[in-house]
Amino acid sequence: MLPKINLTETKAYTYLSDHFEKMIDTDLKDLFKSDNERFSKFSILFEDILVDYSKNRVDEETIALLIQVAKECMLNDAITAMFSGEKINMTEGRPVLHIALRNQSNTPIYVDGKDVMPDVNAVLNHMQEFSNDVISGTWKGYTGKPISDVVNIGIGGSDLGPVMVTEALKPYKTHLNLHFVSNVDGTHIAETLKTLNPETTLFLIASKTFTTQETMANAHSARDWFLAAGAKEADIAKHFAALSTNSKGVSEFGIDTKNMFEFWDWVGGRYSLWSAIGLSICLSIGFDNFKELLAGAHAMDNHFKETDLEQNIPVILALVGIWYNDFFDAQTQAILPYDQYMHRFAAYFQQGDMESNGKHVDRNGKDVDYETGPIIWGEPGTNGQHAFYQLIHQGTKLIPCDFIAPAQSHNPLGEHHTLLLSNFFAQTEALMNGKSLDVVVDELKSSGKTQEEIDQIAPFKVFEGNRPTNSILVKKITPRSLGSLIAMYEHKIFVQGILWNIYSFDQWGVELGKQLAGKILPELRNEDEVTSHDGSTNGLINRFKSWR
Ligand SMILES: O=P(O)(O)OC[C@H]1O[C@@](O)(CO)[C@@H](O)[C@@H]1O
Repeated sequence: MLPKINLTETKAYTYLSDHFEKMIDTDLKDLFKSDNERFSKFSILFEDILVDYSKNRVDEETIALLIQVAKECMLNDAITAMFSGEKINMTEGRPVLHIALRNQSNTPIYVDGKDVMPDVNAVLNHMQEFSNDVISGTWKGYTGKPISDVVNIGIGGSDLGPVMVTEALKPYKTHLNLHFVSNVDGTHIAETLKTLNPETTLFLIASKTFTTQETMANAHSARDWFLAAGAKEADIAKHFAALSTNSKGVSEFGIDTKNMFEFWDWVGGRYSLWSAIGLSICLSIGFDNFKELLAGAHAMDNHFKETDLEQNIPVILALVGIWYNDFFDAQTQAILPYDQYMHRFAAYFQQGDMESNGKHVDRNGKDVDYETGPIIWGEPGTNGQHAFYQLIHQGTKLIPCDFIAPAQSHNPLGEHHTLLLSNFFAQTEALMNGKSLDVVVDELKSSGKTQEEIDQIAPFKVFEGNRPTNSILVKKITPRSLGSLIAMYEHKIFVQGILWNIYSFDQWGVELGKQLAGKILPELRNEDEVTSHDGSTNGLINRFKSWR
C-alpha cells in the first residue's frame, strides 16, 4: 500500500517553512555571486540530457530539506510499490505499470501472480508485424492498393500522446500520412475525411474503454463513410484496427479481434502511448524508432528507480515544483520547448499532470488543506516570447518555467538554430537577473532622454528578475531522448502525487460532465421547450433550439 502521509505532516516541513521565510527574500543573483560552483552543484547530466536547476530560488539547505520531506513521505517505498505492480491506483483497484510497457530488461513484473511481460511482448510483436506490413505495402486495402494514410481516432490519452510524439519525431517519419481525429465536433472528422481515399486509408480506433462518446461517434462516422464509398462490410477488416482493453466492445463494433491490439487496465489512458495506443507512432516513425522511444523511457525508469534522491532528476524537478506550488503559491507551471516539432509537448502534459494531480481529496479520503496539482501550460519558443512572456517577466504572478532545447537541430538551416538558442539562453538569464532601475536610467540617459522623460518612463522598464526556471538542454531530440524526457515528467508527476498524498492514477473528475451530457442529449433530440435545469442552462438550450 502507498504511505498515507502528506508533506505538511512531516517534521522537515516545519523546518522548510522556517527556511522559506529566509529564502523568499533571497535573490538568485546573490546565490550565484556567493557560489562559483552553483551551476555544477545544481545540474544533473543524464545520457544526452542536461538538467540545469541552478536558476531556482533554492540553496543546498532547501534541497536537503525537500529531500527530507520526501523521505518522511516514504517516497522510496512508493517507488518500489509502483515498480513491483502493487495496486497503488486504489480507487480503481489497479496497479500502475506503464513502466512495464517499456521494460526492455524483461525483468518479470507480476500482476495477480502472473508475469505481464509475455503479454506485453506479444502485443509489441503484433505491432511490429502489422506496422512493417502496412509501411512496406504488404498490407493491401480492399481494392488491392497499399495504405497511404492512417487515421487515429481517439481522444485524451488515446490521442494526445500519439500526436505529440509523431509531431516531435517528424524527422523520422515514414511515407505514411498520419491524421488524428479526436473532437466529437463533426468538423474534425469531416475535414479529415475530405482529404482521404477510402481505398488507401487505415483507421485506428484508439480507446482504452471502447465506450468514449467522442471516439465511438467518430468511429461510426468513419465506418459509414468507408461503406458509403462502395466498400463491403467484409472490407472493414482491411481498413479498421482497434487499440483497446475491451475486446467485447471491439467485436460489437465490427472490427475483427485479429486486428485488435490489446492493452490492460493497469495502463492509465494518459500513460498509454507506450502501449498499443502507440501503434500510430509505429506507423509514423517505424517500429525500430518506436522501440528506441521505449528504450529512452526505460533508461529514465532505471534512473528513477535506482538513483539517490539527491541526484534523481524526476525527484528534483518534483520537489522544486512543490517548493513553488506550496510555498511561493505559484499556481501554474510553464513548459516551453524551444523546438517547433515539440509544439504539442505542453498540451500532452496538461492531461498527464492535471488529470493526475488535479485532486483535492487525499489518500485518507479527507479534503487537503494545501495546494496540489499546478496548471500546466506552454507554447514553443520563440513564439511564446511574442505572446505571453510580458506577464512572465513583469506580471504579478510567479510562473516557474521549464525551458527545453536541443543543441542540434534536425534542420540546420543558416543560423536559425543559433538564433533560437540565443533566445533560449537569454530568456532564463533575463528572468533571473532582470534589469534594475539604475541600469534602466543609465540606458535612457545614454539614449538622450531628458530627466523628465526618464522619470516618466523608467519604472515601466524595470525587470524585477528573480524569476525561477529550469533549463533542460538535450543534445538532439531523438526517439530515445524524447522517451527519456516523457518518462522524466511522468515520474515527476508521480513524486508530487506521493508528497501531496493523493491518488494520481484515477480521474473521477471527468465523469460528472459526461453524465450530465448524457441527460441533456435526449432533450436536444426534439423541439420541446426545456425546463428541467437551472435558469441559465434552460435558457441556453432553448435559445440553441430556436437558432439551429
Ligand atoms: O481511451 P478512452 O477509454 O477512450 O479514454 C479517453 C480519455 O478519456 C478520459 O477522459 C477518461 O474518460 C481520459 O482519461 C482518457 O485518456
